[in-house]
This record gives sequence, structure tokens and C-alpha cells, in this order.
Amino acid sequence: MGCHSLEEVREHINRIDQEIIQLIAQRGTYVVQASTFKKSEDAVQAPKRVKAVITKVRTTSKSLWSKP
Ligand SMILES: O=C(O)C(=O)C[C@]1(C(=O)O)C=C[C@@H](O)C=C1
Repeated sequence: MGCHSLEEVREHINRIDQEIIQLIAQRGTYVVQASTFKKSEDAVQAPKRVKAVITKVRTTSKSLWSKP
């Protein structure tokens, strides 16, 4: 975790950015698949699911950042 130079820090940041991009693209393929199972506008929007996803992201994010 501890880096010895700015270059080293940026290498890690670049690697993580690439991983995030790949994961978001991968997530996108599942979102497209989810749409194929949906039969209504409400199912497409799935507002309860959106709230649940956002809540989970916030909770996970807070717990990660609050660690000493
Ligand atoms: O869970 C679903 O029903 C999805 O289609 C996935 C997803 C998402 O990106 O998480 C996408 C669109 C909907 O608005 C809700 C959630």
C-alpha cells in the first residue's frame, strides 16, 4: 500500500482506473441482460431497486472510508 514515489502512486491509480472501467463495462452487460427479462416500463426503471443499489453503495463506501 505504501508507495515510494508519485510515479508509483500513479501507476496504482492507473491500474485501478482500468479495473473500474472494466468492471463498469461488465456491469453494463448485466444491466442489458436484466432488461431482456423486463416486461413493463416500471420494471425497466425499477425505482425500488435503484434506491436499494444506491443505499448499498453509500453504506459500503461509508464503512470503507471510516476505517482508521
Ligand atoms: O436490477 C435491475 O433491475 C436492473 O435493471 C439493473 C439496474 C442497475 O443499474 O443496477 C439498472 C436499471 C434499473 O433502473 C435498476 C437497476
